[in-house]
Amino acid sequence: TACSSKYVLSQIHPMWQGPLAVPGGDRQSPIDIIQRKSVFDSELKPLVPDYDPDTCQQMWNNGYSFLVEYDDTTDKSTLKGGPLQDKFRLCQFHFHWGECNDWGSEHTVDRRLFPAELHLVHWNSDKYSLFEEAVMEDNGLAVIGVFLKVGKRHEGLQKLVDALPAIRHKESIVEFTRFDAACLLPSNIDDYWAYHGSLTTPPLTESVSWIVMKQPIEVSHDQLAVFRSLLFTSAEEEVQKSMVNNFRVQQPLRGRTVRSSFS
Ligand SMILES: NS(=O)(=O)c1ccc(NC(=O)CN2C(=O)C=CC2=O)cc1
Ligand SMILES: [Zn+2]
Repeated sequence: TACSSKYVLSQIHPMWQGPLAVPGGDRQSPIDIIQRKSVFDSELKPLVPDYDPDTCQQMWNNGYSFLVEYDDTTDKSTLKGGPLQDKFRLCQFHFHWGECNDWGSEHTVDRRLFPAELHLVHWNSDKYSLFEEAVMEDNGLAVIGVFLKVGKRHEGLQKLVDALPAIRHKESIVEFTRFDAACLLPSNIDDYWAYHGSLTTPPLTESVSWIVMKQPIEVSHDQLAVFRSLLFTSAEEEVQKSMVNNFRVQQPLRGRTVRSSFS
């Protein structure tokens, strides 16, 4: 397969041929994080995620990825600290992955690709009252990115993996409750990179404070294989397409500085 011959990434067609760059966009995501060019910032505080598993509601296949959605009508599952000035509410998390373990992440570190990347999506509830409002503002969203690498089985992830067959097709949804999103964070959440960027799928709005964790989490080969059993297509479509390579091509840094919380 393409994977075994270390294919040049440009041969891989990301999930959608949407706008590769947003006209006039000078803070697009994802990017390559060049460690030696990141700037240590001693003002960056520890991150304070405070997630209530009871706010977990459902899991669904939106035709790009699968999302685990949280009740974000109150400040029950929040994120503060780190580079953030305000309190942010968790609304959903999802993943991006490849057709094999050689690639799949959206961000890279010194060009190193990971087989997958988790995004925990939050919106600024101090300043806005709905995600849809916050998504249009430059301090509206905060997304925590966590790299996945192949290793030992992730016990917390297994509950989510077991529910995936129920949402194989686009638009399918299943009840998914009492899941503690914090179990997907690495043991060390004090070491991260922070930069201003955008959503990596439409509407690509430049409203995201990105917080990319240095320490990856480990998941098993078999757990990742179940991600690849999902489909981009709905049950009615005659040609079924595997949900793989659902990552965006990397975007120019345009003079942005990536800060690091560690020296
Ligand atoms: N990949 S990413 O940059 O973390 C990324 C993160 C988020 C979204 N979009 C949304 O969250 C869309 N959305 C709404 O507008 C309301 C609920 C919802 O899921 C797109 C991309
Ligand atoms: Zn994402």
